Amino acid sequence: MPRAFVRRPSPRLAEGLVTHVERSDSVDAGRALQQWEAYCAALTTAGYALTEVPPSPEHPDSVFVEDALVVVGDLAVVTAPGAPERSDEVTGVRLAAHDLGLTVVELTEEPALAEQSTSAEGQASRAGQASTEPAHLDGGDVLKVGQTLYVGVGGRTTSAGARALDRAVAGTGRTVTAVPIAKTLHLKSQVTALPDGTVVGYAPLVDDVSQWPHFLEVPEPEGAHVIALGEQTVLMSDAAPRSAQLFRSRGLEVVSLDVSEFVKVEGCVTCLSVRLHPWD
Ligand SMILES: CN(C)C(=N)NCCC[C@H](N)C(=O)O
Repeated sequence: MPRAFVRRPSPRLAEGLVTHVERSDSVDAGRALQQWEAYCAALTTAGYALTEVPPSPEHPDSVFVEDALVVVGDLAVVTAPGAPERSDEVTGVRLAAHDLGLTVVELTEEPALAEQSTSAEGQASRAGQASTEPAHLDGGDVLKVGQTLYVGVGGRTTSAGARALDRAVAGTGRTVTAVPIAKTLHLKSQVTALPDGTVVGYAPLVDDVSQWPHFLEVPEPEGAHVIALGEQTVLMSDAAPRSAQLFRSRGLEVVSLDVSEFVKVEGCVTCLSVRLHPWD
């Protein structure tokens, strides 16, 4: 049975970080809670068992639990959030992953230069790396498509963070491909994937459309954010009806939800859960 981690929104959601959008003075925490409950109900209806991470009211952005954990099979990689205000969010998420019996691993910093290869080739490759760069990684920057983990680098996630994820998932059969991003907060703010692996995005907000082998342009910014709930179903915002119609025309069933309060602090449907699938 698929499972999802979720985390109840903080009453301080309105204080959440904003980077690429204007600060809104209309974030309604009560409405956010109702939207979150509807989101959880939609996951349950789709067959997901929910694991609720204990809330962290002192962290306005803690509802965006996706940023704290990347799960591959039964390996749970605790992230190193790029925003210092969010770094403590991982504590409760780490514990929840551990309590669920997942194999919990941390991101490690770059191996010291001295421990790396002393070959000329090794020295040449090291020259191009910022070895002192801290390893930061937000889960919102990790897009899984098949066996590839695309990692958006340039916003919250550093190149060292992408390499640290690569080391963490070594042995799982997954490979990490770093993609530069500048136009949005996270990679998954600009592109997500349909169940068949087609990458969807709103072209004006995608840094480089040509880098995606199978790309489908959607007509609305909110249409770029989907969660695959199974082979035939996606969950998305109800603010993108034309994109929903496009997905339906491809044979998909669409579950649409109001997530307006989360969008005001730069969130979307993907950020509100970490999904674990038996087939992953
Ligand atoms: C895919 N997305 C967008 C995410 N995974 N996270 C959104 C985090 C928003 C929060 N206010 C922040 O700035 O961190």
